[in-house]
Amino acid sequence: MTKIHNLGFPRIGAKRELKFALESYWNGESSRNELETFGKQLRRRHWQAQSGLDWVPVGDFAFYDQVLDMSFTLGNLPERVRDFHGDALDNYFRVARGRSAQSAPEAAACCSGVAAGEMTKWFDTNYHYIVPEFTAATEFKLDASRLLEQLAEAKAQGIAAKPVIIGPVTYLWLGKAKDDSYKLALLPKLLPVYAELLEALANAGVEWVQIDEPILVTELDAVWQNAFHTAYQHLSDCQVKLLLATYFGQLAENLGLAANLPVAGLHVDAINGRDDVEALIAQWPADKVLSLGVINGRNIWKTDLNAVLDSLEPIAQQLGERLWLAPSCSLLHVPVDLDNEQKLDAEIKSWLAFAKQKLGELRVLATALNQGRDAVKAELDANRAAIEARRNSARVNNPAVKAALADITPQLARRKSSYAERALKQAALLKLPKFPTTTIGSFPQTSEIRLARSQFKSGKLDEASYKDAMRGEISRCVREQEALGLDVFVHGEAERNDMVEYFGEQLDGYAFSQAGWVQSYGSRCVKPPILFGDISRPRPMTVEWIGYAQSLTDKPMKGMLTGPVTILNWSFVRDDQPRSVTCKQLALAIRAEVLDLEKAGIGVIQIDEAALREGLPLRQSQWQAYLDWAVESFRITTGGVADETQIHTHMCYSEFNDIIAAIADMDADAITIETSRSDMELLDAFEHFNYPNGIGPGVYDIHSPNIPSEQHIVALMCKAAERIPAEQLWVNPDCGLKTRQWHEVIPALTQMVAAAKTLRTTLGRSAT
Ligand SMILES: Nc1nc2c(c(=O)[nH]1)N[C@@H](CNc1ccc(C(=O)N[C@@H](CCC(=O)N[C@@H](CCC(=O)N[C@@H](CCC(=O)O)C(=O)O)C(=O)O)C(=O)O)cc1)CN2
Ligand code: MET
Ligand SMILES: [Zn+2]
Repeated sequence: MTKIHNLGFPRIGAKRELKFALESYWNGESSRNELETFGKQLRRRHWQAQSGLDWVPVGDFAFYDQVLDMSFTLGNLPERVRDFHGDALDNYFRVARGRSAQSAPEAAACCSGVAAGEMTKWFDTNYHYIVPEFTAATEFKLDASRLLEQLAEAKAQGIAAKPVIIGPVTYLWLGKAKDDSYKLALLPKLLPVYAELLEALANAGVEWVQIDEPILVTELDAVWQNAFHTAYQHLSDCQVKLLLATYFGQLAENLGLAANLPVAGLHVDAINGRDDVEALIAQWPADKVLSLGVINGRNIWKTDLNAVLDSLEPIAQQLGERLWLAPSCSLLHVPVDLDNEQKLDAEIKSWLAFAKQKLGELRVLATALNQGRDAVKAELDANRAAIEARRNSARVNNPAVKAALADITPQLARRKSSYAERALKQAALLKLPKFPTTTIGSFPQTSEIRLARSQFKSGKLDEASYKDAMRGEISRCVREQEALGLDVFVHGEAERNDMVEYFGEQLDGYAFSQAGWVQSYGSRCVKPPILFGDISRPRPMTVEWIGYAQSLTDKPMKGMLTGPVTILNWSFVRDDQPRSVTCKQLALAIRAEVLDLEKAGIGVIQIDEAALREGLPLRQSQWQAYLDWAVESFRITTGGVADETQIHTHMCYSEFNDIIAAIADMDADAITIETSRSDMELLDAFEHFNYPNGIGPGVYDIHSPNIPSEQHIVALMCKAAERIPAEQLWVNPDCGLKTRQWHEVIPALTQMVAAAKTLRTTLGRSAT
């Protein structure tokens, strides 16, 4: 009998219930008790949605982040929050979100101002986790209470619980040594706590524990490989069975290592690691479970069940009881329930599966394998029909787009002149001061803006009134920038729900959901649009808004677009052609928009590529191929403009050292980056590379409500000027301001503009 299980279920709730519960608790509108009770209800609901599986994950629920949960389980709290006197959950949120001294007057002095834990991307996904912090002196101490309570809840509900934890080697790999010590040296201290945790789970009656070690799909040097031997040898005599789970990629050279560790079972990603499966089966030990992740946990397409069964049937014959099936990874990365979509085009909807539907597919596969395909004939026939309909649909294929793609020449991706020549012409036209100031695009997305949009979408507000409201926001934004004295303006992005979804909604080849929410971090969610077909731009997407904004001011208004690589990486994309092809189709659409903006008199155009780095393959050996087509796609968007048109790009969350050549190759006239939290260290890469074009190193952290001081900004810019010639420097925040409030933005930008003026009188004269 083939068994089925799940690695993790989306916890935010089908209608973002957890988001609203959290925010109401944080705002003081509900009690801790209410929040805890709500968490219980949500877990119950999610376990019920997984009924019929042989094993259901427990411990995948987190109020903020599963990595932060693990840090608490291991007693690894940052030093700065250890003296907290209040409730553990409040301390957990303090690490997650930080707390400014001003915002916590009620707390004793020792419990007030605390910096938030650093957040970073979870592998190649759009999910962000809280980075564990280590020092050489870090000690671990088990707190299994969260897991044991959730296990007891599951048990009381008759759930076949399989606790999920992050494995010790991946846990160390995900963290950061704050004192630059060697974090792997902590392994001997960490392992006894893991052993104790497994013992506690065994005592609670647990049979299987899923222990996640996704770093096995990355390139590991000998010491990290060795850490796996040490760790799993140490844990090999525990009383529970360990299912070592890997996902997001191929084991490749780590296959032998993963297959031979002393654990009771191994889960592999049979979608992204498809090429491992044959080799694994060939050498599979007689006493081990092999779990194949055959349902894609990263996208929203229906699985071709008949094709999967063709390949699984012989494997099931061979492995018998030892074969388990699951989604490729946790379903955290897909929306909860397709049944909630009322407006999705029926044809496209018939091609899709969200989390609940994916588990339904798993049940069909198990029945087909265990009882024969006839037992689920109707389901398999319907699935075949849907797969074929999608494959043959005229809506997927657009010959004109294919022809335009075939016509791409290297010329298309090349500006007419070199940066040096362009810079002279742009300077003559724009007449900007030294250290020009600008912002990254968005201004506060107020609840009035969101409410207006929500009413427009539900038909309560007509289009004309909605547009009026947005124009009102844009003109407010222009007025504020005039008053602040910024140099290059933005329109503020009021009309955009999200920088990617907004473009998806306007491009042909895209569908979008009403409630397809996916957690990005904490209570923040995104609704990735669904790219199902060849991409084209039926009409200009931003020209009216940007043109309106420009009409209100004599200052240059920066046109604001999202780049093709970022649109690709933050959408659910088709799986029937290479990503590079889809990306170039997006590039042609954005190129047309760039040219329309230029024609409308917009002289500065920013094309955001915030997700360029995130799209890097997990294995470095595949980086160059990705960077080649990603950079070319960006250059296609800009290659058609006149020398006088100034192209900006923006990237946040990026480490640049190892991709600086590709960044330079993008050849934007100016790039704005996030640097304030790293104290300008991220500029090292640009300095060593002698990066020739304009750079705006972010001068303050927009994730924090704190207001930066003029002196602090001047000091940061002086640091920047030690690395980069002053005439190349711009002054701007780290990222867009959409998550901030106006009362935070105005004082912060006031300080920034004052700092730029000071810099002009001090550094400005000596610099040239
Ligand atoms: N796609 C994408 N990925 C990204 C980022 C990004 O900006 N976009 N940034 C980074 C992550 N940072 C993020 C920062 C903020 C939010 C964010 O604020 N998300 C919003 C949702 C944004 C959105 O789509 N809003 C819609 C829907 C608004 C809404 O909730 N409306 C209410 C009613 C209005 C109200 O009362 O507020 C409803 O429909 O019920 C809109 O503006 O139209 C949220 O979680 O709250 C998400 C990610 C990395 N990945
Ligand atoms: N232009 C966008 C903004 O300002 C860029 C955001 S990058 C995540 O919000
Ligand atoms: Zn950004």
